Amino acid sequence: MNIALIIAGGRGERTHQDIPKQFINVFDKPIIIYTLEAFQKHPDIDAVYVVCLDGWHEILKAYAKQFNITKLMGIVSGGETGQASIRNGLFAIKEKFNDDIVLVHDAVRPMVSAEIISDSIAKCRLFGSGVAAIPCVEAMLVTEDKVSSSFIYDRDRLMRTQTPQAFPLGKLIWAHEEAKKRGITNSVASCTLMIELGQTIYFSAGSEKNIKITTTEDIEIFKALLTTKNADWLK
Ligand SMILES: C[C@](O)(CO)[C@H](O)COP(=O)(O)O
Repeated sequence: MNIALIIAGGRGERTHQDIPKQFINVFDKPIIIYTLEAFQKHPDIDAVYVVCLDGWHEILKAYAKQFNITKLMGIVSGGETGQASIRNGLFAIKEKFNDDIVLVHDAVRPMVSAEIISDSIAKCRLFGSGVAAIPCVEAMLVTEDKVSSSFIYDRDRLMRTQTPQAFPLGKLIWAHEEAKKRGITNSVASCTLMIELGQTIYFSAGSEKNIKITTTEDIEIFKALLTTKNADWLK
């Protein structure tokens, strides 16, 4: 079984809107629903769990019903950090599932494609993890103050990670138990937590189109990408 764990616990302060960014409507549909639809439509995804901001659970349930997200099996409360939110989701999944693959995915990456989901699962089955990632095409500079730099980082040694990030459920549970023992509380992603715990992770296909909506500018990019995608479908 392959289970999608969608992380929608953030408040999204960088979009400067009253509504959390995952619930902002784009062309009359909340961003999180675009994301859920990608996993709903994928034939290899068996169940979907969402870690959701408190106060938004009933709204999410209503949207899921309206947009026919029938694979949604659970809505779980978020934690103080992204890491704690993922942990909450994993422990809810563990109550029902066992030896399965979990794809941890940001609710605000609505352009995730079927190919990206498939490759994340395939790499996880082959290598024990499938972390969507793309190469770095810009010059990369290290800075201490975001104003100046005098240090170049070799971009050929960097990959930009995205989501989904797929791991066996048992391995993720182990990582979060181990993190608790070692006092690691705020690793920025599942892949960084694994690396902090001394594990090697494996990349799967990502895409420049698999954007993370962080700012209002990203919403404009998302709209443009959706318009192109819909135009392609009409051909
Ligand atoms: C998981 C992630 O999308 C990988 O690039 C990223 O780390 C999420 O960051 P956020 O600050 O929790 O949105």
